Amino acid sequence: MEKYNDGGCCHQVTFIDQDGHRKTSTVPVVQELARQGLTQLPERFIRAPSKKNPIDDDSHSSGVSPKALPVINVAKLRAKWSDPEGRAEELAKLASGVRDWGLCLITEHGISSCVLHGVKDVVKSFFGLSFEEKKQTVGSYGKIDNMGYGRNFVKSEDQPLDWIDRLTMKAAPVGGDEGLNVWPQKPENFRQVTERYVLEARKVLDELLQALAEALSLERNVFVKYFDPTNSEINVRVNYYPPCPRPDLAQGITPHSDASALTLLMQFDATGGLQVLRDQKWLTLPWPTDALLVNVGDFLEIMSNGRLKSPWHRVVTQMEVERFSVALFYNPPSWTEIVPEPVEDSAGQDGGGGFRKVVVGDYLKHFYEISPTEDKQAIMYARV
Ligand SMILES: O=C(O)CCC(=O)C(=O)O
Ligand SMILES: [Fe+2]
Repeated sequence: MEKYNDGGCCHQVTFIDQDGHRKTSTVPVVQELARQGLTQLPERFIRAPSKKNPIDDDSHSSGVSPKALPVINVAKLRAKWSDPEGRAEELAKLASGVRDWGLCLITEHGISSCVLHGVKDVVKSFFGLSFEEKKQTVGSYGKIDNMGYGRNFVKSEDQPLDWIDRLTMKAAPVGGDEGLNVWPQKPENFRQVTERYVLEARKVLDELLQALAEALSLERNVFVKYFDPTNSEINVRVNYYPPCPRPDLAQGITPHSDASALTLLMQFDATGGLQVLRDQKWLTLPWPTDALLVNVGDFLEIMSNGRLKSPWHRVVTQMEVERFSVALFYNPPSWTEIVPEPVEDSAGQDGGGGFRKVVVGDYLKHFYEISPTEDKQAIMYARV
């Protein structure tokens, strides 16, 4: 086995083990490993493929024609008076597409390319810093789950690690980070640029929540009513996937659904990492770099009483390619009680039903306690 040297560059992680004990461990910084130009994968990253989760499934990229993935023109959804017919068509596409996939690509959303490029620039500038500079400029916290630079989804000492470095910030509510230094101080404009994006993205997410309700023939505000401008939560997570020596053995992000209502994703520098499980096959999404992607999270599955389903997805690594994504997780305030929209008795399994009311904070606690799981288990908590 090729020796690697982590050069003392480690992330500290804190986790609760299976016996309920609080443990602290260290994990190597993937970016630093990749910089060494390894030809083999360090053992801690080797994932034994299981039947449920084959890593290198040749069938994964076949069978998805870009046309099959719904692409929603948000400007058309806004054209209530100027083009009601075009809008109705777009709503129908949204309903069938998101019912089918749990996600869609969005175009003409109105978030300026200047704002999007700004995010890309500050993210790349942060990851361009040395490890020491990164550590100096932002904290990494066990206190607030998943915040700061470098925390991974680590649950035990012997679990295979994802080939990823992360930076997570609480962008809303204001003060939700409890005053900790979760925003990088370098580059200086990191926070300002990201908050501008969050502000614009939030408008689009609210509009999509309304459009989705309408598309499902529900009252327009049934989803958006759970959000309020002051207390709703937005976490921003930057995912950095450095080039990987053995994409056949490592994973970028282990399979999961998102503990959000909606997730808005942008990616840059490369495409081709995100996969979704459909009919027991992992499919690489035909997601062009300049489009944004929206996916249903577990809370929207519960709100919609299963009419919409959060997709089970993962990220694969690539050999000579580095890829970034920025995920924005949009959630109601943690004390909110979500009451699933009733379905008619005759609706049956596919039409939805079978969910009970849950409090957002309780579900999040459960989700993070049991994740990662082999399949979509966390949401069973919200089942009747
Ligand atoms: O990198 C991606 O495309 C997806 C990231 C993701 O699934 C997540 O951050 O929850
Ligand atoms: Fe995700």
